[in-house]
Amino acid sequence: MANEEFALIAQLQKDLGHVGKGVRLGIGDDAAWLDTEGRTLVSSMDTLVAGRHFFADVHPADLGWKALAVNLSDLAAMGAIPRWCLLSLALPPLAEGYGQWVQDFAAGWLALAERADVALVGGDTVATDGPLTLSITALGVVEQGVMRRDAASVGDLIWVTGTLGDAAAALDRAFVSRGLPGWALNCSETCAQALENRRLRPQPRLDFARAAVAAGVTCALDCSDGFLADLGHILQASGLRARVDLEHLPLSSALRECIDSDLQRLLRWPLTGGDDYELIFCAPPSLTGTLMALATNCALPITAVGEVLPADPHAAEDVDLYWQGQSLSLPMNRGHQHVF
Ligand SMILES: Nc1ncnc2c1ncn2[C@@H]1O[C@H](COP(=O)(O)OP(=O)(O)OP(=O)(O)O)[C@@H](O)[C@H]1O
Ligand SMILES: Cc1ncc(C[n+]2csc(CCOP(=O)(O)O)c2C)c(N)n1
Ligand SMILES: [Mg+2]
Repeated sequence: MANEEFALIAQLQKDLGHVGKGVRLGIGDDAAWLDTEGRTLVSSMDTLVAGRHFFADVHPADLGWKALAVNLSDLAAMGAIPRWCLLSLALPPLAEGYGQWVQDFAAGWLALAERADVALVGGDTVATDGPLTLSITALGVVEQGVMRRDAASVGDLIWVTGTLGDAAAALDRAFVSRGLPGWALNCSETCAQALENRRLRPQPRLDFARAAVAAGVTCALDCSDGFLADLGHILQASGLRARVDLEHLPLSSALRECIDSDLQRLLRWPLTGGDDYELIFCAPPSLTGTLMALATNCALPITAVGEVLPADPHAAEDVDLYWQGQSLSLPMNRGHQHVF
């Protein structure tokens, strides 16, 4: 049954528009009216397109979670506290209409929104002849400063939260299972499911980020395109280089089983695969004890994977990569990049 725009918006308001902090006017007027209570505002936007960021047959609950998670991850990377979101939906025709779809999408979204205390305060809903496309604006506040890409310093350690590469390995498995080109996984069904869960339900590292910025960390971003590509953004913005030890990249036990010490798989999944939504941050060694204690408090492992080096006009690459004591040349593909 086809839905009409205003019926769909009314359903979105009912299923998703719960009360939030500082919302003077939420869904229903020409714009939202929000109270930042004297704090400064941090804003970010990310778009997800069917066929590019997710498979068109994704369960809407998984899509609801992931669409919100990748946006909250950008706020986490700044050290901001999420408050509000705006959601733009461009929906292709669907024979059975979007009633059940919105209900399921809302369930996945709310599972994370309630945990993160973030309210949907507006958006836009349109029909499209193209693929299903979602665009989310995430708004948050900061108490003191933010973590920036251009704030790395020579001698900083390079840290990563959680583990890298699970989602990328799961994506390869999903491609192969759909008869598309990809690398097959060599692991048990239990491991494959653990990896798939990382692909579908990334966890924005909000609590650790907030603690880290309060502890004086000034340089971070979130890892969405791939560790090497995203570290490159920090190095370029900061005008510096780095040394990275491939064997220090943190791997889940499931991914370790799939990689089985194979260099090509290490390069493909944890180093360049992307879709991780972990934080990469740089901090002076003097903060190591504090950071380890914060990580323990958040029950989130953090791992030092390298060190920031001075700029070198003679160096061909921005990263010196080592594996088992050997210097490695960087892979051609450093991570995900849209091509137009
Ligand atoms: N169309 C655009 N108009 C204005 N600013 C843009 C546009 N596209 C990107 N930017 C800005 O460029 C910067 C880098 O964007 P980018 O999308 O690469 O980062 P990101 O959102 O952290 O990464 P990812 O999209 O992989 O999660 C951000 O400040 C972003 O706001
Ligand atoms: C169906 C399907 N194909 C490919 C990928 C991989 N992928 C797409 S975008 C992206 C980086 C972040 O995107 P952006 O820079 O747009 O935020 C990655 C790793 C996927 N998740 N699903
Ligand atoms: Mg972006």
